[in-house]
Amino acid sequence: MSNTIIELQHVSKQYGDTEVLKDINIEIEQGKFYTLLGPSGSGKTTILRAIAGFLDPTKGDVLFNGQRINDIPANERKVNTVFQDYALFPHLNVFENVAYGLRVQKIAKADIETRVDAALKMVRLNGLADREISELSGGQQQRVAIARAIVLEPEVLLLDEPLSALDAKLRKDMQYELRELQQRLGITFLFVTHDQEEALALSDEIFVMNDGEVQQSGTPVDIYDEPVNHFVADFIGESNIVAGHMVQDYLVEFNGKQFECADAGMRPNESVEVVLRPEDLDITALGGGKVTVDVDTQLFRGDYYEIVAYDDAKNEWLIHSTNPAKDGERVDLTFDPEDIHVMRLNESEEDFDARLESYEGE
Ligand SMILES: Nc1ncnc2c1ncn2[C@@H]1O[C@H](COP(=O)(O)OP(=O)(O)OP(=O)(O)O)[C@@H](O)[C@H]1O
Repeated sequence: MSNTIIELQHVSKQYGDTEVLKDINIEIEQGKFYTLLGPSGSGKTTILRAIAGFLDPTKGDVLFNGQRINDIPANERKVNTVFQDYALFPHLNVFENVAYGLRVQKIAKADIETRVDAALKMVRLNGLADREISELSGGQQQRVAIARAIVLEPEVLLLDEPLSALDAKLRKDMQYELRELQQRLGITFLFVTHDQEEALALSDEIFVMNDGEVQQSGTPVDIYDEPVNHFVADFIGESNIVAGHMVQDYLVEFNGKQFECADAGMRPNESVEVVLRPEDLDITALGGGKVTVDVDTQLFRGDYYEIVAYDDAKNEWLIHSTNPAKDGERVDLTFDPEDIHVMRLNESEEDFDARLESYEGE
């Protein structure tokens, strides 16, 4: 049986001449933590709004438990949104903010009390029910906003950059809390962020967005290890992206040399891009490695040295090395065949998945 709770089928949204969502097809399963990740203006909030019922797609369907909900008003959808600015009522105390939605639904007074208490306990705010909103810290306000949404027992919680107003330390604490809360509640979270580290840390599945399109969807590990294109490789984590061509299956040429790799299914001689993550590179004495570079700068980062170096073609290389180097020193880079990730130019996610399937497990 399918666990799909929300599905977007060929959803587009146009404002005037601008298409801000282009043929979005996503499936969201029950009980998982999903993230829409992408730069500002990529369409993340527009997707949330289409699911919440705050805007009509120009084309396409939004499905909830298999039923088309395009025409169902926002207040009848089984989703709730936690907004970036929390949108709390400043004149109501914590309890009344959380109780608000239940009062609108005309729930019995005794039930309201039980449910608000339970929601406040869930976000660890029991004891602060009588506080005014202005007397709360940013993190506490954030928790009130979450309590106000979960008290309505939505099947899906939409969270639009809910941590962006918090300082770095509190943001990290709240990341742990959010992840833990999602697991405890077992409801589906769809979280929006432009912070790739946050997305990698929190999510079961990520949709990487750019320019109104989903570039890639998958687990954080899939997206990090097997980026489908230049945008994803560049946006998620740090990457060295080098132009090259495929000699044959499992053999790629870049930097004037041929290297064994774990990729296949391209045309012989096809132009490709090669991704090497900084943490997969190390330095060794000249003659002992695979690519020769001149060290430009080096920073000690505690558990590794961050080195910037240039090869003879003046390509920049970022290396997280366990060994220190000297400025201006000429060294070799070492890496393993499985650390080379080869990308076709302009390959769709569908074609990429099909190609991977055709040779993986051979
Ligand atoms: N009501 C509107 N009228 C016209 N254009 C809009 C409207 N709402 C959004 N847009 C445009 O749609 C695009 C996508 O916006 P959206 O808010 O979904 O992006 P986002 O990825 O959530 O960005 P951010 O991280 O900055 O919130 C942007 O270019 C935005 O300017």
